[in-house]
Amino acid sequence: MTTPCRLYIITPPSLDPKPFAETLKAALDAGDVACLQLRLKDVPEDEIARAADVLMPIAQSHDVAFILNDRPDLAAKLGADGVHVGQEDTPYVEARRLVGKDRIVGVTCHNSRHLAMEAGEAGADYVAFGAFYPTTTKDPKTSCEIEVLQWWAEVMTVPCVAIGGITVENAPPLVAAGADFLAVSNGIWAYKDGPAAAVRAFNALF
Ligand SMILES: Cc1ncc(COP(=O)(O)OP(=O)(O)O)c(N)n1
Ligand SMILES: Cc1ncsc1CCOP(=O)(O)O
Ligand SMILES: [Mg+2]
Repeated sequence: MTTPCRLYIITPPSLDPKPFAETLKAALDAGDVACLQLRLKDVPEDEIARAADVLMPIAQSHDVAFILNDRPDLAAKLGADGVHVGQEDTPYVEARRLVGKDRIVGVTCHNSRHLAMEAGEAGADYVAFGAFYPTTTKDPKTSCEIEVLQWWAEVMTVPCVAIGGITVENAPPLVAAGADFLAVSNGIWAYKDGPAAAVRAFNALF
């Protein structure tokens, strides 16, 4: 039996925690969300910690796993539910050592079946493929064909995340191909009817 695809929300690239908390609450109240990733690039650790202090309790009180981007050390220190690491970040084995066996560790695998098999065999909780569509949130290193998701879903049991430029409008082929999670930033925060409506619309697709 296949499990339905779920939403993995990534925070906007910059945010002011207090006002953003209200937007986040409304979004998480609107429907099922599996994970929230705090992704603040090139900001000091204390700013990440301040944002986590405000946003993590909101995620966790909605049963949404709070994932920190890039920083396994800080994920463990702050009590996050997990960490996401890329190929140029802390390697998986070291990230796992830092966060322990009970936290989630996800790994960017770009468009590479090989990287994904390596990460899955090493013990990653999920592998992330992308970018599937053009995005302004990041200059992605690779673009990924939807067939990779289909192949992964047929052959592997480790969950896969699709990322990159995903919107309510372009998501259906990714869902049909077997993505376990859709990781979405701009497609949530810039949705025409607002983030809560985006969460409802994504859930309606699943
Ligand atoms: C769920 C998810 N997938 C991929 C990424 C990208 O990680 P990375 O390649 O390390 O790039 P940055 O996000 O750190 O710029 C992600 N963050 N989350
Ligand atoms: C972090 C990341 N990694 C590959 S694409 C991307 C950006 C995701 O954000 P958006 O959903 O706005 O394209
Ligand atoms: Mg990274």
